[in-house]
Amino acid sequence: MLQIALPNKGALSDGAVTLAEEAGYHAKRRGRELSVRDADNDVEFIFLRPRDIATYVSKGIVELGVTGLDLLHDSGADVKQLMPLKFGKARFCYAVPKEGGLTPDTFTADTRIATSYDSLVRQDLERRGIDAKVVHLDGAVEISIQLGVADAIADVVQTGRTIDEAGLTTTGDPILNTQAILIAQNNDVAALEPARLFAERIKGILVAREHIVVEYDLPKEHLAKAKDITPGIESPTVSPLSKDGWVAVKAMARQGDINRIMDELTAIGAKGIIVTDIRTCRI
Ligand SMILES: Nc1ncnc2c1ncn2[C@@H]1O[C@H](COP(=O)(O)OP(=O)(O)OP(=O)(O)O)[C@@H](O)[C@H]1O
Ligand SMILES: O=P(O)(O)OC[C@H]1O[C@H](OP(=O)(O)OP(=O)(O)O)[C@H](O)[C@@H]1O
Ligand SMILES: [Mg+2]
Repeated sequence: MLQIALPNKGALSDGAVTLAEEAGYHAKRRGRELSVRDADNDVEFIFLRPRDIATYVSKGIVELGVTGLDLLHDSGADVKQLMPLKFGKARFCYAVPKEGGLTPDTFTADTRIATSYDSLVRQDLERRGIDAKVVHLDGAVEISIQLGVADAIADVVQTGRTIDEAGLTTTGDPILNTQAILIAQNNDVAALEPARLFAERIKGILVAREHIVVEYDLPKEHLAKAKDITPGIESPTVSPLSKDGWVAVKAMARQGDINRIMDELTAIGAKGIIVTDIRTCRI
């Protein structure tokens, strides 16, 4: 039975379960179960600390896993990154007191940087050629400066509310733009039929989330312009209408483009424009 590790708690937990459920798997826990079996799909979901998932996958103890890109880099585990999952997006940044003007360029060997991601930060400092001190903390990193144990922090910033409340601001470029990611031990494992199928179904959900279907009626003479506005994936479906000189057009488009597309279609005389969500798809 294919074993897939999902985060048991934290920022990535709900998103991972929702994605698996939308892809047709039974992954929802009723309580605090350590694993959930989906006998219909011959898959078992194992709920692990997100920080440990890359290690389990790299050792082949579980075939696939969902973790954060930042946690993966921090773990140093050697795994195959199958696909970014487009949730759990955040920046991993240095932050410093708002007053003080400290930047990564002014970090010195005496600068103390508090973080839960020691290895990720050490790698970044090495890249920058800075020999600063890394202070390991398990969490609540933002308060460490006020408490006198650090001069700067490196942590996950999403809305920025936590650092703002702590009187901090980000400094320098983000160390990493992170998001949830699907990983496998290596290509051989990723190619196993149940693993390949899981990845393909997840991909279908991710593509569906980012696309819509747009349908409209159009005077035939404007079809060339319409194809430029809604090129679809291969090309749009064009069907005859019973009204002479008119066609019906149907195409997939990116979710974020839809208002611009409707404006442009209206401008070339399209009528009855309908936009629908896609539940899942293969393209
Ligand atoms: N707003 C957020 N806060 C924290 N982590 C986030 C956020 N958004 C996304 N993430 C991602 O979630 C993962 C961290 O998950 P989680 O918070 O469960 O771990 P943790 O902080 O190490 O554990 P704990 O909950 O015990 O503090 C990282 O990949 C991180 O980038
Ligand atoms: O930019 P924001 O939207 O405010 O989110 C980022 C904050 O959320 C996380 O903390 P978490 O709740 O996981 O607590 P922790 O520090 O104990 O990990 C993270 O470590 C930051 O502190
Ligand atoms: Mg946390």
